[in-house]
Parts: sequence; structure tokens; C-alpha cells
Amino acid sequence: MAESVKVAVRVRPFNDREKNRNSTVIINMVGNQTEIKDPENLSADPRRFSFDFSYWSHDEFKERPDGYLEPTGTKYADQQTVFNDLGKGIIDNAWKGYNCSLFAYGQTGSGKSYSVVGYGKNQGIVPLFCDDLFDGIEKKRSTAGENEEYQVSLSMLEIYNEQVRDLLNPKTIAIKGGLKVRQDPKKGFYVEQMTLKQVNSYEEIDSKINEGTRNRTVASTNMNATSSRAHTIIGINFTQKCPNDVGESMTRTSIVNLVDLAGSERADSTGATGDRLKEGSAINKSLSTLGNVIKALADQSTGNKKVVVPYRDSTLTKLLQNALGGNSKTIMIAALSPADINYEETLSTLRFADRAKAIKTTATVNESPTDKLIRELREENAKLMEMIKSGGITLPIGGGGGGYTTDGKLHITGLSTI
Ligand SMILES: Nc1ncnc2c1ncn2[C@@H]1O[C@H](COP(=O)(O)OP(=O)(O)OP(=O)(O)O)[C@@H](O)[C@H]1O
Repeated sequence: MAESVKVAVRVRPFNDREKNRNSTVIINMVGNQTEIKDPENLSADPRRFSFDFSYWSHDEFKERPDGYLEPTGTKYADQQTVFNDLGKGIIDNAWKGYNCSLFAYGQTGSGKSYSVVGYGKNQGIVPLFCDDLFDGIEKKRSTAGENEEYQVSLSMLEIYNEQVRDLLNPKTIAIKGGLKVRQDPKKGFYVEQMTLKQVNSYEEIDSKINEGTRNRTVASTNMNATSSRAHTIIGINFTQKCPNDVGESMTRTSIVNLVDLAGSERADSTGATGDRLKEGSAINKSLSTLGNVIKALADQSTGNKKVVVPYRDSTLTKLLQNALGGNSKTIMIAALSPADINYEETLSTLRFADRAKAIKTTATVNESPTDKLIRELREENAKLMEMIKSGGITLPIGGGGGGYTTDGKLHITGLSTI
């Protein structure tokens, strides 16, 4: 079933620059609504947008001695709240075998990395997700039988100047032109030679992500760029092999992509020259193509099937194709500055997020055809049993190709009774 992309927005505290310029707050949130006032026209009605979640992280918090920012009232959304709303759903869907994607959009310094990765004690969605995933795996492993297996692999890519770099393999960072992006009729666009590193514990995945982050910084320094000039894609592949209720081995796979995009205001940055201009226009290309893809998908969702979605126009949109229009349950978090001095950028982020709400994706459980058949029959069986209980239908018993046994279980010739 097609499902809308979940969209959340989050507004951060003032930064030093905003404080030094005596900025005023132009964002207000009421329930899941976000309002923005035009600082040039304060008497006008604010513009209102509604999202799945509007997170107020501007004030009403204090720093604990260990550095964690916790609420002092009911308004402030801390890291755990955001994880409970967005990250837990990704965990549940990963266990069910769905691909999931989360991407953070917003101008430089608006709080994308804070939500996605976090800083110090204020861990973001990536470490909290990994912690929760390995907690679940440990619990399963402690009671696991011989045939049970849980595997997690990590990839970490950066898109810089439209080129793909493997942050888990520094040797490839120097490859001219970056790693190749290829297309497979079944799995769509993928990166050739990408490292998929198997990890066995939270500590191991955390250390690998830190290693990737260090490579990103070093690579960026060598190129005289800041990290915000690249898009980072952290991919977590999760495979479960375990016996189903009837003792047959079942395999489910989920790919979770957590994406920290480059700052969006580069899209219209001007006046840069040389390398800066090249970087700026590469980010511009990726983000403006992302905008075009979202616009095309939003048009499609209103019934305009003729629209061509320009995934091929940038490396970022090629790699996000599944997340945006394919087999994935997708979340977007848009990071906002609260300050009047960023009005134009923040309004454009809100408009972008508003358009993203119209996108629909269709996620399917990644499993073998036999597992799929068994699961669907069991679901159908459960539905029918409900109907029998409520007196809605009566069913034949036994039979050649299959049917219902006297205790109400579904039997299909060639398969076990389920
Ligand atoms: N919700 C929040 N609560 C407290 N501080 C925050 C919050 N969001 C962001 N910050 C702070 O704001 C600053 C900028 O945030 P961050 O680095 O996440 O921005 P960014 O959008 O990822 O920037 P860039 O595009 O340059 O990578 C950081 O110092 C961060 O700690």
C-alpha cells in the first residue's frame, strides 16, 4: 500500500551569530502546526504549515551536568523524544523487513547533524537506532536456536562534487571521478565497489561510523572544504534468518539509509569562484534536482501520471530513488533556524518540507517468495478466523488443494499446516 512520506520539522536554539545580532524568533509551533512570521511585515498573519511532527527545541531546556539537554517544561523536544517518534518506527519496520530512509534537509547550521547524528551526550537518531537495534539482536541471540542468525552491515558514503566516495575505505577517496553509480533492473541505482562492513555489536558500528566521519573530515580538509559541502549517506543492512512458526527457515532483509544532506542555502549561493564555485554548483545541482524530483513526485501523487521524475539528473537523487519513489518507508526531517535574519531560507525549507508531504512510497517486505506466500496466507488465515469468530462466514474443511483443518488451521497442499 502506498504511504505518504512522514515529515517532521525541528527548530533549534539561537546560535552565537543570531544572538550577537539580537535576533527575534519568527517561528511558533502549536501542536503539529508550524507558523512563520515575515519580519518585514509583522502585522500580517503568519504563514501556517502542518506536518506529522513540529518539534520545538528552541527554549525551555537546561543542560544536565553530563551535557544532555533536557526539557524544563512541556514544549522542548529533546533527542529522546525525536527518537521515540521517528527512530523507533524505523526500528520496528527494519525488524519487519522494510527498507527505511530518513533524510535531513535545511540550511547550513540549522541542526541537521544534531538530529541525525547528534553531539556528545545528545546522541541523534543514528547512534540511538544502532543501540536499539543491537539491544534487540542481543535479546534474540540470548534465546536463539541453532538456525537463527542476525547480521548487520554498514556502508558510509559521501557525495562531494557529484562524486561518490566510500568513507569506510579511504583508499577509494582519492579515485578520480569517485566510485561508479550503476543501475540494476531489480535493485535500481547502486554504488559499485562500495564497502559493506559486517558489524557485530553497538561498539563496533559506533567506532566504524566515527572512522567514516573522520575520513569525511580529513577528505574535506584536503580538498579545502567543510563537511557541510557534502551529502553523507549511512546505510545499515539488516538481515534476519530464523525459523518461522512452522519451523521453516525465513530470511528478511532491510536496508536503512540515514542521510545528512549538505546545507541547502548553497543552492542559491552566489559570488563564489574556482573550487568554491564548483562545489557550490555541485551541491546546487544535487539539491535543486532533489527539489525537482520532489515536485514531480508530488505532481504524480495528484494523478498526473505523465510526469517524468528526473532521478538521473544528480548522483544524490539516483541514490535516493528508492527512498523517494520506491520500496521504502521514508521520513524527512527539516531543520529550522528560529531567527528573523534567516527568514527567506527558513521559509524555503518549510515550503520544501510541505511539498515532500505529498510524496507516496510503496514499501514491501524484503523476503523470499515462499516466505511471502506463507506470511500472506497466515495473515489471510488470521483475518478469516476473525470473520468466523464474528459469525461472518463458514468454511469447508480439508480438501485436495488445501483447506481448513477441523481446528481452524489453514492447510495448503505441499506446505505445512499454518
Ligand atoms: N535541537 C537542538 N538543540 C540544541 N542545539 C542544537 C539543536 N539543533 C542544533 N543545535 C546546535 O546548533 C549547531 C548547528 O547544528 P548542526 O551542526 O546540526 O547543523 P547542520 O544543519 O548539520 O549544519 P551543516 O549543514 O553545516 O552540517 C550545533 O552547535 C548544534 O549543537
